[in-house]
Amino acid sequence: MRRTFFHSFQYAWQGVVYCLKTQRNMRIHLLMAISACGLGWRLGLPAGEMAVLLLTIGLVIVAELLNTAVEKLVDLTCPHYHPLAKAAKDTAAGAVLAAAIIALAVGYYLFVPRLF
Ligand SMILES: Nc1ncnc2c1ncn2[C@@H]1O[C@H](COP(=O)(O)OP(=O)(O)OP(=O)(O)O)[C@@H](O)[C@H]1O
Repeated sequence: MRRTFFHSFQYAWQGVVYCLKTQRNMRIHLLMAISACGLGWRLGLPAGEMAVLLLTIGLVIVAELLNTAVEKLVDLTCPHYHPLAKAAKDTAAGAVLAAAIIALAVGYYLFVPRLF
């Protein structure tokens, strides 16, 4: 099937919407991302620090999207218990956890000195 750039974009967007609709954590990440951007804007963070904030938000959101993809693939290919299925899901979830911890650290360094 020949696909245009627009179709590829449309499918990718459907993936993001699917993740937002089905994953509570993704909605929480998005809410926190919007709040952090709003706070950064309100505090007048310089462009470089805003860029770091946006990169960190992107890291968490990309990790959550990939985690969801791994979860769905595992559910599709291995509906029964298997230690490798567990390892795949747990490792993908670990990627989200690692990204979230980094985001907390970045948030601490960017916001705490300005707020207190
Ligand atoms: N097929 C499987 N084989 C072995 N362990 C599994 C399997 N599916 C899930 N698990 C284990 O159960 C945990 C929870 O999985 P579950 O499918 O309930 O949620 P999830 O797909 O990881 O996340 P969510 O609830 O956000 O969809 C996984 O992290 C993994 O440790």
